Amino acid sequence: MKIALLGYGKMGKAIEEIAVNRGHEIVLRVSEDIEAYNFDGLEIDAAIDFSIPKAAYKNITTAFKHKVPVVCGTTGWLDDYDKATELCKKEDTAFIYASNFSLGVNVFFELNKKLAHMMKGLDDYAVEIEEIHHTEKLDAPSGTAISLAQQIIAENPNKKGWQLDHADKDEVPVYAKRITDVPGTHTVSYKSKIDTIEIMHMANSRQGFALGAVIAAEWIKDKKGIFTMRDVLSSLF
Ligand SMILES: NC(=O)C1=CN([C@@H]2O[C@H](COP(=O)(O)OP(=O)(O)OC[C@H]3O[C@@H](n4cnc5c(N)ncnc54)[C@H](O)[C@@H]3O)[C@@H](O)[C@H]2O)C=CC1
Ligand SMILES: O=C(O)C1=N[C@H](C(=O)O)C[C@H](O)C1
Repeated sequence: MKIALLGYGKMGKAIEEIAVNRGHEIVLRVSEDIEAYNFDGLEIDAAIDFSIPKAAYKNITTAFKHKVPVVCGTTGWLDDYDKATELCKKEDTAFIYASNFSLGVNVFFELNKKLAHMMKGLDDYAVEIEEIHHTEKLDAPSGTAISLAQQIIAENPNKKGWQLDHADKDEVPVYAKRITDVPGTHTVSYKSKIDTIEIMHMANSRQGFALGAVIAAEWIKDKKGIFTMRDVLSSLF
């Protein structure tokens, strides 16, 4: 496959290594200093965007206008998600956004939904989410923590939304910590006076995120439509 990397930082480089090891070719690398890139004259099977929140929408829509399917892992740009999916449909191409591409986190998401379903009537337990990431991260809370909160809210009619750092009784509090070099740790806790129930996912490196993104690109290559990582991993769930 011929892949364009939109964003060539920590994740772009991790993705390149895995993609090349799986026999793919990187035909374009876009970073901060190459804002005026275009796809003209390039044959591209899929674009993979791991850039920054303010660049993601432009990167994604540039690819769509060239009928190139996009895998997007950039977080913190989702106010423009609906506009992006509309353009994807109009251009008759394909899109996957995932707050987290790692297989482990996608298993963790399923556990989170199941646990939220079991806990929804147990009012003595207070739910909270904690995420820990490296100090260069631009957004807080993480996209993964937002996905976890949305999954809990979808299961529990007593929860109407989430808040960073504090929350009313009908909200899920999300705490974001920044510690040097942490690739990404997420914990969902249910605390009562009697005990605490906790599930946690800790990434040991960026390899899982990068491998998932390359697998998603291989999967989406000849498809049309809007997909999620659950579609890619449908044989598991
Ligand atoms: N969904 C997932 O599984 C994961 C998502 N992420 C997300 O991916 C994004 C990137 O993460 P990292 O690689 O760690 O960040 P990074 O800071 O190491 O890399 C960001 C890249 O974006 C480039 N960039 C900056 N302005 C740009 C512009 N205008 N156009 C194109 N590129 C531009 C930078 O030059 C750099 O190459 C973040 O939003 C992060 O939250 C990170 C890991 C996993
Ligand atoms: O910025 C990161 O590094 C990560 N971002 C994603 C997020 O915001 O959830 C995924 C992962 O935890 C690493």
